[in-house]
Amino acid sequence: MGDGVAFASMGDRIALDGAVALPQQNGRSTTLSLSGCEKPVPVIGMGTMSYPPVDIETTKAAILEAMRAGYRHFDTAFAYGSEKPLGEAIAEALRVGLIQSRDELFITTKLWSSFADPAQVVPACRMSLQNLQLEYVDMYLIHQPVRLTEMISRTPVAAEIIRPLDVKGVWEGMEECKNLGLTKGIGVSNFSCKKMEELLSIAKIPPALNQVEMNPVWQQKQLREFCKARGVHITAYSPLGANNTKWGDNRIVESDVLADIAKAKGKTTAQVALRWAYEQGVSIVTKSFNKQRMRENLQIFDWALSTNDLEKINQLLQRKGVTLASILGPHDLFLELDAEV
Ligand SMILES: NC(=O)C1=CN([C@@H]2O[C@H](COP(=O)(O)OP(=O)(O)OC[C@H]3O[C@@H](n4cnc5c(N)ncnc54)[C@H](OP(=O)(O)O)[C@@H]3O)[C@@H](O)[C@H]2O)C=CC1
Ligand SMILES: O=C[C@H](O)[C@@H](O)[C@@H](O)[C@H](O)C(=O)O
Repeated sequence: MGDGVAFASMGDRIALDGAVALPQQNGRSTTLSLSGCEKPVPVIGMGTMSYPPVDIETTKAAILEAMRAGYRHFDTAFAYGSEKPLGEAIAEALRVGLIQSRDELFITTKLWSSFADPAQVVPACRMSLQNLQLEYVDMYLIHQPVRLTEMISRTPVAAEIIRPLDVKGVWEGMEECKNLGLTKGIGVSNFSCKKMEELLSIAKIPPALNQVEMNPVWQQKQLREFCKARGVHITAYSPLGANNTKWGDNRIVESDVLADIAKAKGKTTAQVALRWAYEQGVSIVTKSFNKQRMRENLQIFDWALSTNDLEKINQLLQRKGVTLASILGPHDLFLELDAEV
Protein backbone atom coordinates (compact mmCIF):
# COMPACT_ATOMS: atom_id res chain seq x y z
CA MET A 1 0.00 0.00 0.00
CA GLY A 2 1.43 3.36 -0.99
CA ASP A 3 1.91 6.27 1.37
CA GLY A 4 -1.48 7.45 2.53
CA VAL A 5 -3.33 5.43 -0.10
CA ALA A 6 -6.40 3.92 1.50
CA PHE A 7 -8.18 0.79 0.33
CA ALA A 8 -11.56 -0.54 1.37
CA SER A 9 -11.82 -4.01 2.72
CA MET A 10 -15.17 -3.77 4.51
CA GLY A 11 -17.12 -1.44 2.24
CA ASP A 12 -19.60 -4.13 1.21
CA ARG A 13 -20.74 -4.94 4.76
CA ILE A 14 -21.46 -1.37 5.74
CA ALA A 15 -25.02 -0.05 5.78
CA LEU A 16 -24.73 3.05 3.65
CA ASP A 17 -27.00 6.07 4.04
CA GLY A 18 -28.12 7.12 0.57
CA ALA A 19 -24.90 5.83 -0.93
CA VAL A 20 -23.21 2.74 -2.35
CA ALA A 21 -19.61 1.72 -1.66
CA LEU A 22 -17.24 1.65 -4.62
CA PRO A 23 -13.99 0.27 -3.27
CA GLN A 24 -10.64 1.33 -4.69
CA GLN A 25 -11.88 4.06 -7.03
CA ASN A 26 -8.80 5.24 -8.94
CA GLY A 27 -6.77 3.07 -6.56
CA ARG A 28 -6.79 5.95 -4.07
CA SER A 29 -9.53 6.17 -1.55
CA THR A 30 -12.84 4.48 -0.90
CA THR A 31 -15.66 6.41 -2.52
CA LEU A 32 -19.43 6.51 -2.13
CA SER A 33 -21.86 7.19 -4.95
CA LEU A 34 -24.53 9.79 -4.23
CA SER A 35 -28.00 10.00 -5.70
CA GLY A 36 -28.28 13.21 -7.73
CA CYS A 37 -24.53 13.67 -8.17
CA GLU A 38 -22.65 12.21 -11.12
CA LYS A 39 -19.33 11.81 -9.35
CA PRO A 40 -18.75 9.50 -6.36
CA VAL A 41 -17.45 11.22 -3.24
CA PRO A 42 -14.21 9.98 -1.64
CA VAL A 43 -15.11 8.96 1.93
CA ILE A 44 -12.45 11.12 3.57
CA GLY A 45 -12.22 14.76 2.59
CA MET A 46 -9.73 17.38 3.79
CA GLY A 47 -11.34 20.31 5.60
CA THR A 48 -9.76 23.67 4.85
CA MET A 49 -11.11 25.82 7.70
CA SER A 50 -8.33 26.60 10.18
CA TYR A 51 -8.43 27.90 13.71
CA PRO A 52 -6.65 30.08 14.56
CA PRO A 53 -6.77 31.42 10.97
CA VAL A 54 -3.66 30.84 8.88
CA ASP A 55 -2.33 32.63 5.81
CA ILE A 56 -3.00 31.67 2.19
CA GLU A 57 0.45 30.12 1.67
CA THR A 58 0.04 27.82 4.70
CA THR A 59 -3.35 26.63 3.47
CA LYS A 60 -2.08 26.10 -0.08
CA ALA A 61 0.96 24.14 1.16
CA ALA A 62 -1.24 21.95 3.41
CA ILE A 63 -3.60 21.18 0.52
CA LEU A 64 -0.71 20.19 -1.74
CA GLU A 65 0.66 17.99 1.04
CA ALA A 66 -2.80 16.42 1.42
CA MET A 67 -2.86 15.64 -2.31
CA ARG A 68 0.56 13.99 -1.98
CA ALA A 69 -0.87 11.94 0.92
CA GLY A 70 -3.73 10.73 -1.32
CA TYR A 71 -6.63 13.12 -0.53
CA ARG A 72 -8.84 13.87 -3.53
CA HIS A 73 -11.82 15.42 -1.73
CA PHE A 74 -11.56 18.99 -0.41
CA ASP A 75 -14.12 20.95 1.59
CA THR A 76 -14.12 24.72 1.43
CA ALA A 77 -16.60 27.59 1.74
CA PHE A 78 -16.73 31.22 0.71
CA ALA A 79 -16.76 32.03 4.45
CA TYR A 80 -13.50 30.19 5.15
CA GLY A 81 -11.36 32.32 2.84
CA SER A 82 -9.82 29.05 1.63
CA GLU A 83 -11.31 28.98 -1.87
CA LYS A 84 -8.40 31.00 -3.33
CA PRO A 85 -5.58 28.92 -1.80
CA LEU A 86 -7.44 25.74 -2.79
CA GLY A 87 -7.72 27.06 -6.36
CA GLU A 88 -4.01 27.90 -6.39
CA ALA A 89 -3.14 24.47 -5.01
CA ILE A 90 -5.23 22.73 -7.70
CA ALA A 91 -3.58 24.81 -10.45
CA GLU A 92 -0.15 23.96 -9.08
CA ALA A 93 -1.00 20.26 -8.66
CA LEU A 94 -1.95 20.16 -12.34
CA ARG A 95 1.18 22.09 -13.36
CA VAL A 96 3.57 19.77 -11.51
CA GLY A 97 1.68 16.59 -12.43
CA LEU A 98 0.51 15.72 -8.90
CA ILE A 99 -2.87 15.14 -10.52
CA GLN A 100 -3.49 14.63 -14.23
CA SER A 101 -6.91 16.23 -14.43
CA ARG A 102 -9.24 18.36 -12.33
CA ASP A 103 -11.81 15.56 -12.68
CA GLU A 104 -9.79 13.48 -10.22
CA LEU A 105 -10.88 15.85 -7.46
CA PHE A 106 -14.16 16.20 -5.57
CA ILE A 107 -14.51 19.86 -4.54
CA THR A 108 -17.25 21.10 -2.21
CA THR A 109 -17.94 24.75 -1.50
CA LYS A 110 -20.79 26.58 0.21
CA LEU A 111 -23.14 29.49 -0.30
CA TRP A 112 -22.45 31.94 2.53
CA SER A 113 -25.48 33.18 4.50
CA SER A 114 -24.89 36.79 3.39
CA PHE A 115 -25.66 35.61 -0.19
CA ALA A 116 -28.55 33.35 0.82
CA ASP A 117 -31.03 35.40 -1.17
CA PRO A 118 -32.70 34.04 -4.34
CA ALA A 119 -31.14 36.63 -6.69
CA GLN A 120 -27.64 36.21 -5.27
CA VAL A 121 -27.21 32.43 -5.39
CA VAL A 122 -25.96 32.07 -8.98
CA PRO A 123 -23.65 35.13 -8.77
CA ALA A 124 -22.25 33.83 -5.45
CA CYS A 125 -21.59 30.43 -7.01
CA ARG A 126 -19.81 32.10 -9.95
CA MET A 127 -17.72 34.13 -7.51
CA SER A 128 -16.67 30.96 -5.68
CA LEU A 129 -15.75 29.35 -9.02
CA GLN A 130 -13.61 32.37 -9.83
CA ASN A 131 -11.86 32.09 -6.45
CA LEU A 132 -11.28 28.40 -7.13
CA GLN A 133 -10.19 28.95 -10.78
CA LEU A 134 -12.67 26.20 -11.70
CA GLU A 135 -15.47 25.85 -14.23
CA TYR A 136 -17.56 23.72 -11.87
CA VAL A 137 -17.57 22.38 -8.34
CA ASP A 138 -18.69 18.88 -7.47
CA MET A 139 -20.94 19.92 -4.61
CA TYR A 140 -22.49 23.29 -3.76
CA LEU A 141 -24.15 23.54 -0.33
CA ILE A 142 -26.31 26.09 1.47
CA HIS A 143 -23.91 26.72 4.38
CA GLN A 144 -26.50 27.39 7.10
CA PRO A 145 -30.32 27.61 7.28
CA VAL A 146 -30.24 31.38 7.86
CA ARG A 147 -30.03 34.60 5.87
CA LEU A 148 -27.79 37.52 6.84
CA THR A 149 -28.64 40.75 5.05
CA GLU A 150 -25.04 42.01 5.13
CA MET A 151 -21.55 40.66 4.73
CA ILE A 152 -19.97 40.17 8.16
CA SER A 153 -16.37 40.71 9.16
CA ARG A 154 -16.73 39.75 12.81
CA THR A 155 -18.97 37.84 15.16
CA PRO A 156 -21.32 38.04 17.04
CA VAL A 157 -23.43 39.33 14.17
CA ALA A 158 -25.81 42.27 14.70
CA ALA A 159 -29.41 41.22 15.43
CA GLU A 160 -30.79 43.53 12.67
CA ILE A 161 -29.14 41.54 9.86
CA ILE A 162 -30.58 38.11 10.81
CA ARG A 163 -33.51 36.72 8.79
CA PRO A 164 -35.12 33.31 8.36
CA LEU A 165 -33.96 31.54 5.20
CA ASP A 166 -36.22 31.71 2.13
CA VAL A 167 -35.82 27.97 1.59
CA LYS A 168 -37.85 27.82 -1.65
CA GLY A 169 -36.29 30.87 -3.33
CA VAL A 170 -32.73 30.00 -2.36
CA TRP A 171 -33.13 26.35 -3.35
CA GLU A 172 -34.40 27.43 -6.78
CA GLY A 173 -31.14 29.36 -7.12
CA MET A 174 -29.20 26.23 -6.14
CA GLU A 175 -31.15 24.22 -8.76
CA GLU A 176 -30.25 26.85 -11.33
CA CYS A 177 -26.55 26.45 -10.42
CA LYS A 178 -26.85 22.75 -11.17
CA ASN A 179 -28.84 23.28 -14.36
CA LEU A 180 -26.22 25.77 -15.58
CA GLY A 181 -23.47 23.19 -14.98
CA LEU A 182 -21.77 25.31 -12.30
CA THR A 183 -21.96 22.36 -9.91
CA LYS A 184 -22.43 18.60 -10.32
CA GLY A 185 -24.50 18.27 -7.17
CA ILE A 186 -26.39 20.46 -4.71
CA GLY A 187 -27.06 20.03 -1.03
CA VAL A 188 -27.28 21.68 2.34
CA SER A 189 -25.39 22.00 5.60
CA ASN A 190 -26.58 22.31 9.20
CA PHE A 191 -30.18 21.43 8.25
CA SER A 192 -32.35 19.78 10.94
CA CYS A 193 -35.09 17.19 10.17
CA LYS A 194 -37.60 20.05 10.22
CA LYS A 195 -35.63 22.14 7.71
CA MET A 196 -35.05 19.06 5.52
CA GLU A 197 -38.79 18.38 5.52
CA GLU A 198 -39.48 21.93 4.36
CA LEU A 199 -36.84 21.68 1.64
CA LEU A 200 -37.93 18.25 0.38
CA SER A 201 -41.53 19.45 0.07
CA ILE A 202 -40.54 22.09 -2.51
CA ALA A 203 -37.37 20.75 -4.17
CA LYS A 204 -37.51 19.87 -7.87
CA ILE A 205 -33.97 18.54 -7.53
CA PRO A 206 -33.65 16.90 -4.11
CA PRO A 207 -30.55 17.69 -2.03
CA ALA A 208 -27.81 15.09 -2.55
CA LEU A 209 -26.47 15.51 0.97
CA ASN A 210 -26.64 17.30 4.30
CA GLN A 211 -23.26 18.18 5.84
CA VAL A 212 -23.60 18.26 9.63
CA GLU A 213 -21.60 17.90 12.81
CA MET A 214 -21.31 14.17 13.51
CA ASN A 215 -18.97 12.25 15.77
CA PRO A 216 -19.07 9.74 18.66
CA VAL A 217 -20.28 12.44 21.09
CA TRP A 218 -22.95 13.86 18.73
CA GLN A 219 -24.09 10.89 16.72
CA GLN A 220 -27.10 12.45 14.96
CA LYS A 221 -29.14 9.23 15.07
CA GLN A 222 -32.48 10.93 14.42
CA LEU A 223 -31.28 13.09 11.55
CA ARG A 224 -29.42 10.17 9.97
CA GLU A 225 -32.54 7.98 10.09
CA PHE A 226 -34.59 10.79 8.59
CA CYS A 227 -32.13 11.41 5.76
CA LYS A 228 -31.55 7.71 5.06
CA ALA A 229 -35.29 7.16 4.57
CA ARG A 230 -35.27 9.94 1.97
CA GLY A 231 -32.09 8.99 0.12
CA VAL A 232 -30.14 12.00 1.37
CA HIS A 233 -26.50 11.24 2.14
CA ILE A 234 -24.80 12.60 5.27
CA THR A 235 -21.34 14.14 5.36
CA ALA A 236 -19.87 14.34 8.87
CA TYR A 237 -18.00 17.50 9.78
CA SER A 238 -15.96 17.99 12.97
CA PRO A 239 -15.60 14.18 13.23
CA LEU A 240 -12.82 14.66 15.79
CA GLY A 241 -14.88 17.19 17.75
CA ALA A 242 -12.94 20.11 16.26
CA ASN A 243 -10.42 19.98 19.07
CA ASN A 244 -8.36 23.13 19.60
CA THR A 245 -10.78 25.30 17.62
CA LYS A 246 -13.11 28.08 18.73
CA TRP A 247 -16.19 26.02 17.79
CA GLY A 248 -15.08 22.62 19.14
CA ASP A 249 -13.72 20.89 22.24
CA ASN A 250 -11.56 17.99 23.39
CA ARG A 251 -14.33 15.50 24.29
CA ILE A 252 -13.20 13.10 21.55
CA VAL A 253 -9.42 13.34 21.61
CA GLU A 254 -9.53 13.09 25.42
CA SER A 255 -12.18 10.37 25.64
CA ASP A 256 -11.02 7.45 27.81
CA VAL A 257 -13.51 5.11 26.13
CA LEU A 258 -12.17 5.88 22.65
CA ALA A 259 -8.57 5.81 23.92
CA ASP A 260 -9.08 2.30 25.39
CA ILE A 261 -10.55 0.99 22.13
CA ALA A 262 -7.68 2.61 20.21
CA LYS A 263 -5.03 1.15 22.48
CA ALA A 264 -6.42 -2.37 22.17
CA LYS A 265 -6.36 -2.06 18.36
CA GLY A 266 -3.01 -0.31 18.00
CA LYS A 267 -4.79 2.72 16.51
CA THR A 268 -5.16 6.31 17.64
CA THR A 269 -8.23 7.84 19.25
CA ALA A 270 -8.74 9.98 16.13
CA GLN A 271 -8.68 6.89 13.90
CA VAL A 272 -11.31 5.20 16.09
CA ALA A 273 -13.57 8.26 15.79
CA LEU A 274 -13.12 8.38 11.98
CA ARG A 275 -13.60 4.62 11.57
CA TRP A 276 -16.79 4.84 13.64
CA ALA A 277 -18.15 7.53 11.28
CA TYR A 278 -17.18 5.47 8.22
CA GLU A 279 -18.97 2.43 9.61
CA GLN A 280 -22.15 4.51 9.85
CA GLY A 281 -22.10 4.89 6.03
CA VAL A 282 -21.33 8.59 5.88
CA SER A 283 -18.60 10.55 4.14
CA ILE A 284 -16.33 12.63 6.34
CA VAL A 285 -14.55 15.98 6.21
CA THR A 286 -11.77 16.36 8.72
CA LYS A 287 -9.05 18.97 8.92
CA SER A 288 -5.39 18.45 9.59
CA PHE A 289 -2.63 20.63 8.22
CA ASN A 290 -0.06 18.44 9.96
CA LYS A 291 1.87 16.09 7.65
CA GLN A 292 1.69 13.05 9.96
CA ARG A 293 -1.86 13.52 11.25
CA MET A 294 -3.35 14.01 7.75
CA ARG A 295 -1.86 10.61 6.80
CA GLU A 296 -2.99 9.01 10.05
CA ASN A 297 -6.54 10.13 9.30
CA LEU A 298 -6.60 8.19 6.01
CA GLN A 299 -5.64 4.89 7.62
CA ILE A 300 -9.10 3.73 8.60
CA PHE A 301 -10.09 1.31 5.84
CA ASP A 302 -8.29 -1.99 6.53
CA TRP A 303 -9.58 -2.74 10.02
CA ALA A 304 -12.92 -2.63 11.85
CA LEU A 305 -14.54 -1.90 15.19
CA SER A 306 -16.07 -4.85 17.02
CA THR A 307 -19.71 -5.05 18.15
CA ASN A 308 -18.44 -4.51 21.68
CA ASP A 309 -16.54 -1.36 20.62
CA LEU A 310 -19.64 -0.05 18.85
CA GLU A 311 -21.76 -0.67 21.94
CA LYS A 312 -19.36 1.31 24.11
CA ILE A 313 -19.38 4.19 21.60
CA ASN A 314 -23.18 4.06 21.51
CA GLN A 315 -23.28 4.71 25.23
CA LEU A 316 -21.17 7.88 25.15
CA LEU A 317 -22.88 10.97 26.54
CA GLN A 318 -24.37 13.00 23.66
CA ARG A 319 -24.10 16.79 23.33
CA LYS A 320 -24.12 19.01 20.26
CA GLY A 321 -20.78 20.82 20.01
CA VAL A 322 -21.06 23.20 17.04
CA THR A 323 -23.97 25.63 17.29
CA LEU A 324 -25.04 28.67 15.29
CA ALA A 325 -25.35 30.57 18.57
CA SER A 326 -21.77 29.87 19.58
CA ILE A 327 -20.45 30.81 16.13
CA LEU A 328 -22.69 33.74 15.17
CA GLY A 329 -24.06 34.92 18.53
CA PRO A 330 -26.85 33.95 20.97
CA HIS A 331 -29.76 35.39 18.95
CA ASP A 332 -33.29 33.96 19.17
CA LEU A 333 -33.41 32.54 15.64
CA PHE A 334 -30.05 30.79 16.07
CA LEU A 335 -31.06 29.35 19.45
CA GLU A 336 -34.33 28.10 17.92
CA LEU A 337 -32.50 26.43 15.02
CA ASP A 338 -29.88 24.95 17.37
CA ALA A 339 -32.65 23.33 19.42
CA GLU A 340 -33.98 21.43 16.36
CA VAL A 341 -32.51 17.97 15.69
N1 LIG B 1 -20.58 23.05 7.23
C1 LIG B 1 -20.20 23.58 8.38
O1 LIG B 1 -20.90 24.41 8.99
C2 LIG B 1 -18.89 23.17 8.96
C3 LIG B 1 -17.98 22.53 8.17
N2 LIG B 1 -16.74 22.17 8.66
C4 LIG B 1 -15.80 21.53 7.73
O2 LIG B 1 -15.30 20.33 8.31
C5 LIG B 1 -13.90 20.39 8.40
C6 LIG B 1 -13.42 19.58 9.58
O3 LIG B 1 -14.04 19.98 10.78
P1 LIG B 1 -13.30 20.72 11.97
O4 LIG B 1 -14.32 21.56 12.64
O5 LIG B 1 -12.07 21.34 11.48
O6 LIG B 1 -12.97 19.56 12.99
P2 LIG B 1 -12.17 18.19 13.05
O7 LIG B 1 -13.00 17.33 13.94
O8 LIG B 1 -11.74 17.70 11.74
O9 LIG B 1 -10.89 18.61 13.94
C7 LIG B 1 -9.85 19.41 13.46
C8 LIG B 1 -8.86 19.59 14.60
O10 LIG B 1 -8.32 18.32 14.98
C9 LIG B 1 -6.89 18.32 14.85
N3 LIG B 1 -6.54 16.98 14.33
C10 LIG B 1 -6.64 16.52 13.07
N4 LIG B 1 -6.25 15.25 12.97
C11 LIG B 1 -5.92 14.87 14.24
C12 LIG B 1 -5.44 13.66 14.79
N5 LIG B 1 -5.22 12.58 14.04
N6 LIG B 1 -5.18 13.63 16.13
C13 LIG B 1 -5.37 14.72 16.91
N7 LIG B 1 -5.84 15.90 16.43
C14 LIG B 1 -6.11 15.96 15.10
C15 LIG B 1 -6.60 19.45 13.88
O11 LIG B 1 -5.32 19.99 14.15
P3 LIG B 1 -4.08 19.88 13.10
O12 LIG B 1 -4.47 20.60 11.85
O13 LIG B 1 -2.99 20.55 13.84
O14 LIG B 1 -3.83 18.43 12.90
C16 LIG B 1 -7.69 20.46 14.24
O15 LIG B 1 -7.33 21.20 15.42
C17 LIG B 1 -13.58 21.89 8.45
O16 LIG B 1 -12.24 22.18 8.13
C18 LIG B 1 -14.58 22.40 7.43
O17 LIG B 1 -14.08 22.15 6.13
C19 LIG B 1 -16.44 22.37 9.98
C20 LIG B 1 -17.30 23.02 10.82
C21 LIG B 1 -18.59 23.49 10.37
O1 LIG C 1 -18.19 33.54 10.48
C1 LIG C 1 -18.68 32.49 10.52
C2 LIG C 1 -17.94 31.28 10.08
O2 LIG C 1 -17.57 31.33 8.77
C3 LIG C 1 -18.70 30.02 10.41
O3 LIG C 1 -20.06 30.11 10.24
C4 LIG C 1 -18.22 28.86 9.65
O4 LIG C 1 -16.84 28.93 9.61
C5 LIG C 1 -18.61 27.53 10.24
O5 LIG C 1 -18.27 27.46 11.57
C6 LIG C 1 -17.92 26.42 9.48
O6 LIG C 1 -16.83 26.03 9.90
O7 LIG C 1 -18.43 26.03 8.46
